[in-house]
Amino acid sequence: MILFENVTKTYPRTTRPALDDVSLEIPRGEFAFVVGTSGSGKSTMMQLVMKEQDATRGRILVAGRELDRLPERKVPALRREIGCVFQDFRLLPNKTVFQNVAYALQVLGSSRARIRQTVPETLELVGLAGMEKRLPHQLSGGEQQRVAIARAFVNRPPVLLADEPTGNLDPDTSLGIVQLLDRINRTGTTVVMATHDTVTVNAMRKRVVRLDRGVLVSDMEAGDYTTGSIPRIRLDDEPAAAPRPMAAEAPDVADGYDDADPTAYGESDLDDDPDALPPIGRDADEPRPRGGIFRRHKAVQTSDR
Ligand SMILES: Nc1ncnc2c1ncn2[C@@H]1O[C@H](COP(=O)(O)OP(=O)(O)OP(=O)(O)O)[C@@H](O)[C@H]1O
Repeated sequence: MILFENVTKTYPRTTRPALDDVSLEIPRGEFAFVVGTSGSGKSTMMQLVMKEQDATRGRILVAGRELDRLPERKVPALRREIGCVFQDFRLLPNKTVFQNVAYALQVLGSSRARIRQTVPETLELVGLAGMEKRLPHQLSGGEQQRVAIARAFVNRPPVLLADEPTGNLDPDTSLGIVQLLDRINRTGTTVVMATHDTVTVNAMRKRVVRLDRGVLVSDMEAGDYTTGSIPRIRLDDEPAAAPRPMAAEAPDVADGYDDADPTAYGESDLDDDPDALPPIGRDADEPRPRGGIFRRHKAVQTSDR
């Protein structure tokens, strides 16, 4: 799903690479934390996956696309397959919860019926049923982040990137947000979360990739947020899991939101239509399919960084 091969990123007018010869595979359906101190390269890694930045050297594959060969006109299609969540929520302040989430489908050209079905379904998934008509300032930070997650997930992207999504939240709220990302992961979406949040990383026991000054210094399945020496692992050659269908193809559209009427897509004026998205898959309480993902890793050496 996401593959970095010897990726180096050096920003213009800097001497030290932000990412230095990083090789990493995040298989389809995995949940991975990317941890490291400020400036270690976490956001750079996310931006490379989104093709908001280009690698200086190395090869990056995302959802079957080789990014250094991806023409500019195909970047919007790549980004439709990647939901993004940020520390600062980035909600549209004058739009309701429903409208914020609906916009993500609107820019993809979804029908009103599809929006009417999928938005409430997604708001229910993130725990915001009944809050559709509120504005962002009428929500807590944790609720605002849930709206942002609903917006990122409403078109069921195969990949969800979360860059410090709990950075503005208290510990209990943070744990709820990460548990929500875990629930989304259990529907089959690959989740990558960059974070400083020791408590939530340690609570989740997921894969933990650690960067130190741009270098990938450790990679642990069911890991914790540690600053000491920890086992470093690499992937073996086991075949990848069966492919998961991509998000429905839609016409290329500009990134971000358009400036259409903010009152559009009130629930009353949406018609029934058979092209609704499929229902959300497995529930959080159901067991996670094994599929060999974690078996694809093995410890090979100990990092001394
Ligand atoms: N646009 C840019 N131009 C030049 N240098 C940059 C740019 N973006 C990031 N850097 C540098 O690259 C390095 C990695 O930054 P990055 O933002 O990826 O780290 P991070 O781990 O996400 O940090 P934080 O946790 O503080 O967000 C830092 O030294 C930073 O100063």
